[in-house]
Amino acid sequence: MTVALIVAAGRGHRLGGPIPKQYRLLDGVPILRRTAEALRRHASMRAVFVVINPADRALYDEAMSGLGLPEPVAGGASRQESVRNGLEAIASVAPERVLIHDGVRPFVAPDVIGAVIGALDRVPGAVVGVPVTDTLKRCSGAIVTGTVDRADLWRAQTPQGFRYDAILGAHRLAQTAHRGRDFTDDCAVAELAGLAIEMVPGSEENFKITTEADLLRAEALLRERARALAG
Ligand SMILES: Nc1ccn([C@@H]2O[C@H](COP(=O)(O)OP(=O)(O)OP(=O)(O)O)[C@@H](O)[C@H]2O)c(=O)n1
Ligand SMILES: C[C@](O)(CO)[C@H](O)COP(=O)(O)O
Repeated sequence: MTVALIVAAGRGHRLGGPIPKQYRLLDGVPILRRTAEALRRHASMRAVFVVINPADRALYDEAMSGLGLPEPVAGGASRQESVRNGLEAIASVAPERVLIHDGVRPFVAPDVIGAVIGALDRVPGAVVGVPVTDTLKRCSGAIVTGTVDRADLWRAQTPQGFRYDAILGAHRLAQTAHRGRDFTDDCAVAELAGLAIEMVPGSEENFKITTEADLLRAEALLRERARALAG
């Protein structure tokens, strides 16, 4: 059994605005609803669980009305803590596989979801990413101090999929043996636990809505898709 765990307990500081970004509307539909629907419509997805900030419960109920999702899980002060809370909360479901996904990546494609699930037949972890195509510079303030070799470098996205028991154990290890360290994605937690992880090619369209520019980009992408459908 494969389930999705969507993390949506953040505050969206880099975007700002009147409400946390996951509840902002994209062409009239909340971003988080779009994300949940993208995962839920995949034939291999048995259930979708969402991790939220309890202070957002009214926003969540309005945004997700009619989807019939399970009770949301209370997130934590970091993405890592929110994921761990979500993993612990679904232990009774005992899924074989879990795809952990950012609530603000609404354009995840079904073929990418399928590729992550398929990879889990081979390895305990799979991360979606895109190769780095720009030259990377390291800076000290505004001064360039070096160039980072971009060979074999990828920009990680989500979903990041795992065999459930393996990633639950990895998060528990990070919480005990590596307490205080903040890992910005679950792949890093899995690496620390020594899990073999496969990189699955993603897409530039599977971007994370982080800033105002991303929100404008998302609106433009929807308009472009609507025009393509209209022919
Ligand atoms: N304590 C947190 C922090 C983040 N997230 C989720 O992790 C995903 C990726 O995080 P990010 O894009 O950084 O979202 P925010 O933390 O809300 O953004 P910011 O850093 O700008 O405040 C988002 O869906 C966010 O809601 C979470 O569930 N719990
Ligand atoms: C998980 C992630 O989206 C992979 O690129 C990224 O690490 C999230 O970082 P954020 O700072 O929590 O947005």
